[in-house]
Amino acid sequence: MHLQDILYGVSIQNLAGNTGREVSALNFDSRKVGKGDIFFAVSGTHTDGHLYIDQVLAAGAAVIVCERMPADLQQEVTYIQVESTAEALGQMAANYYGNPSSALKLVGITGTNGKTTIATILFNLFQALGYHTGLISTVQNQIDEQIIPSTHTTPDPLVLNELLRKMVDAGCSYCFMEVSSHAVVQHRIAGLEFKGGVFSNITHDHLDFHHTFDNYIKAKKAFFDMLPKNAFALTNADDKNGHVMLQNTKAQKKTYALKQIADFHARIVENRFSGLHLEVDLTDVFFKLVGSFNAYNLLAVYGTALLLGQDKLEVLTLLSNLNGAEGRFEDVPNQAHITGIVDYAHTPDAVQNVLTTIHDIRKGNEQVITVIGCGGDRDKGKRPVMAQVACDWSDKVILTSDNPRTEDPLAILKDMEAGVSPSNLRKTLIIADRREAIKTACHLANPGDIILIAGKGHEKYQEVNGVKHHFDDKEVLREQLNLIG
Ligand SMILES: CC(=O)N[C@H]1[C@@H](OP(=O)(O)OP(=O)(O)OC[C@H]2O[C@@H](n3ccc(=O)[nH]c3=O)[C@H](O)[C@@H]2O)O[C@H](CO)[C@@H](O)[C@@H]1O[C@H](C)C(=O)N[C@@H](C)C(=O)N[C@H](CCC(=O)O)C(=O)O
Ligand SMILES: Nc1ncnc2c1ncn2[C@@H]1O[C@H](COP(=O)(O)OP(=O)(O)OP(=O)(O)O)[C@@H](O)[C@H]1O
Ligand SMILES: N[C@H](CCC[C@H](N)C(=O)O)C(=O)O
Ligand SMILES: [Mg+2]
Repeated sequence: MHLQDILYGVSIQNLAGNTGREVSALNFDSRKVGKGDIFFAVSGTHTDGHLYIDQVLAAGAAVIVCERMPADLQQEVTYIQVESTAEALGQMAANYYGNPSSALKLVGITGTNGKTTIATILFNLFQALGYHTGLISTVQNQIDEQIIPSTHTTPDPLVLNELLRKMVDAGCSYCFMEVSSHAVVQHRIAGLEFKGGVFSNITHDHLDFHHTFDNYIKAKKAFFDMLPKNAFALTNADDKNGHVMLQNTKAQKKTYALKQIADFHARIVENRFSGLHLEVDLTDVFFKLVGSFNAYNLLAVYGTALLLGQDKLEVLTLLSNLNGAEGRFEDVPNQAHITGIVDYAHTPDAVQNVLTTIHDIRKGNEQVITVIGCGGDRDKGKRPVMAQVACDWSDKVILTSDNPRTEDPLAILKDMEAGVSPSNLRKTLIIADRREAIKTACHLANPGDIILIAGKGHEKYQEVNGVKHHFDDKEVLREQLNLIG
């Protein structure tokens, strides 16, 4: 492909060399660069791509996109200086793949919790409405029935645009994708054309990366700031920061809410283990999803579908039959007459929502036993709070490991334990081995009790020191419950 064509729309600060040349591929990892490639020198959290320029030139790179020009320039190489390499990478990746986002109705969903749930239900809904549809999410990426494993919530610009290209080629007219705050800050979505943006909520998470809650809010808001005039920006008006998201957007502003007047409104009539009974814009509907937090997710889906021109009654009829995403408030059937729930709650707010939901809908005074851990190499500030919330809303709590990554599991557990008040220590056990923790929870439970396994949801692995070992909460819980049943 011609370099000129890939450069379309990129603001260049300084240029050396020929821009009329052919290039083979785009690359931001020196270890993968081949002959004739463009190399993007991206400054990251661990290292800086600029340090590898000599290495990629030796490997045959033809074009260097950088933020600082190297001291000695090679004659046969083209150097392009830009203000942000990461942003240029997004724009050039979109050009390279023929701007697939503009051939789709692409809707991005952002927020601390609920992105996967909203994106997955939208995907299932639009498939049920008869459209070829794409999904980009934490659990998996999908092009109609084809499942493509996902490594990130929002992939890097090359993977992302390649996926969108495949969706267009497969005849998709819609794509629903999660937009993480990391992706906004790292410009993974630069160069994409969105038809809509949806905000779920913002609570404590990722402060290891954003440092302050204010920065975290700004990262989410930056997504709405980039939406064009012909797009819609749909926000949760009940969230304290819901309106902030729309402050500077050029897009058409829309709201959804349970507690106040909004463009899309619902009222919870009943919240049961079997599902939610809602009154949505004055129409009564039963849904399979459980918990008031899911009323927000359903309302976000409903609003999005209507803003995309779908018929209200058809949408509500189809929605009432759909399930949520894998590993989100998922019931694990068993022979022990114990209610086993696996949920991806990995923030204080999510843990509180799931446990208060269980609390509200349990029949009598069954015990609630929670097994919970926190991920390593991630926000340490949320650890004591997650433990505290788990204790406040459970009869027994077992603190255990999540994905320790490169951290010592016992050090993570110490951070969690610091949040347990002296009066709650009596009901708390610490068992670092997750399988043993789940087994113990099953032994502590009596028929009728409720066990919640929080934090890993759909994940099929436990990551320890860079190695992913097979681990599936649902599988272990089912196996242990059936052993005692
Ligand atoms: C913290 C973070 O977001 N890191 C992402 C980032 O990597 P990084 O900044 O650490 O990169 P780095 O190692 O410092 O390297 C800088 C640059 O030098 C290059 N390099 C590096 C070494 C070398 O020998 N040669 C070379 O060229 C790298 O390719 C990179 O371009 O850019 C990489 C390429 O896009 C991502 O894979 C990587 O995701 C890591 C694996 C990750 O775990 N990210 C998580 C935190 C994440 O992104 N999560 C979000 C949100 C989840 C949620 O919603 O809760 C997600 O969207 O998944
Ligand atoms: N609207 C919501 N408000 C608050 N909590 C929610 C909401 N929806 C889901 N949750 C809780 O958050 C957990 C994660 O939900 P989900 O996977 O949909 O969020 P996400 O934003 O995609 O998360 P991630 O950032 O990891 O991709 C759920 O398992 C549930 O406990
Ligand atoms: N997308 C989330 C996943 C957290 C899942 C939890 N199991 C953990 O490992 O901390 C994150 O990157 O923070
Ligand atoms: Mg997600």
